[in-house]
Amino acid sequence: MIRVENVYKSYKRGGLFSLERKPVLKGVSFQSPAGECLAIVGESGSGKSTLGRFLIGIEKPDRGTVLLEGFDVFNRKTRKGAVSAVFQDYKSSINPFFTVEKAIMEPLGKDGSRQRVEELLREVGLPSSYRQKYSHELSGGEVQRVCIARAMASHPRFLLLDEAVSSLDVTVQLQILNLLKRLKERRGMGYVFITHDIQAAAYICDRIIFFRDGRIEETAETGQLKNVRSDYARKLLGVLSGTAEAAAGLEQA
Ligand SMILES: Nc1ncnc2c1ncn2[C@@H]1O[C@H](COP(=O)(O)OP(=O)(O)OP(=O)(O)O)[C@@H](O)[C@H]1O
Repeated sequence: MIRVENVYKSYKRGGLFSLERKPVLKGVSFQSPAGECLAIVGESGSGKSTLGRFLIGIEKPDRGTVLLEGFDVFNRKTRKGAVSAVFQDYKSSINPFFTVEKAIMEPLGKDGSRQRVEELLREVGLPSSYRQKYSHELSGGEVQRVCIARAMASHPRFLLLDEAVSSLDVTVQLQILNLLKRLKERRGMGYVFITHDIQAAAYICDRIIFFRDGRIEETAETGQLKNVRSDYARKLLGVLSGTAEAAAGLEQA
């Protein structure tokens, strides 16, 4: 269970001597039970990635807390091995001088073994011969699979996916979304899936948070998307799916 309680954040705006601050998160609270796939969808600049960094404890909010199983995720002991993340910029998230094997073993430390790497590669649909390859020898979709394998290596209880499929082409996106769906079913692991792509969110997630200007505008179960009330959620659904009928059809995806 991940619980976000009344989180606020502002960043300094303007030059070196400016005292002006821009509020980015304005009192965000929600919880996600273990094993849930929760999407955070919203316009660019609405604060999704900032919230994501708090969820994995790499940055601290000005106010409020993020708790994983009741413990503060900003505490290194809480998050060690328990939280993992995959980001959009997959090309730079693997050290170019590392083989696939070394990249996957990195978070495992002494517990890493060739057998474990092979198991993880199999789970993400890559042949074991890929162990010896370097990231520049792989396609974008393959590198993202390696990133997912690495993120899962420590058996995390919680995985953050921040625009993790956005820069892949549509067919590869679908393959990765199907992989995430399978892994969720097999491992019962929870995700937070940050995206501006409502179709992708509806395809793999149980619930969607519509995020706007540092606040939660509305939350909806994926099966209830046609009943969203706010204009903002309707706009996001409408803009991306074209017609109201298509928006309603998303729930069957
Ligand atoms: N470390 C930082 N220092 C200063 N400003 C920041 C910092 N991180 C984020 N911001 C600002 O906070 C706002 C929200 O950014 P954030 O990346 O969280 O939004 P987002 O919803 O993820 O956007 P996108 O979909 O474009 O990635 C932006 O105006 C951004 O410039």
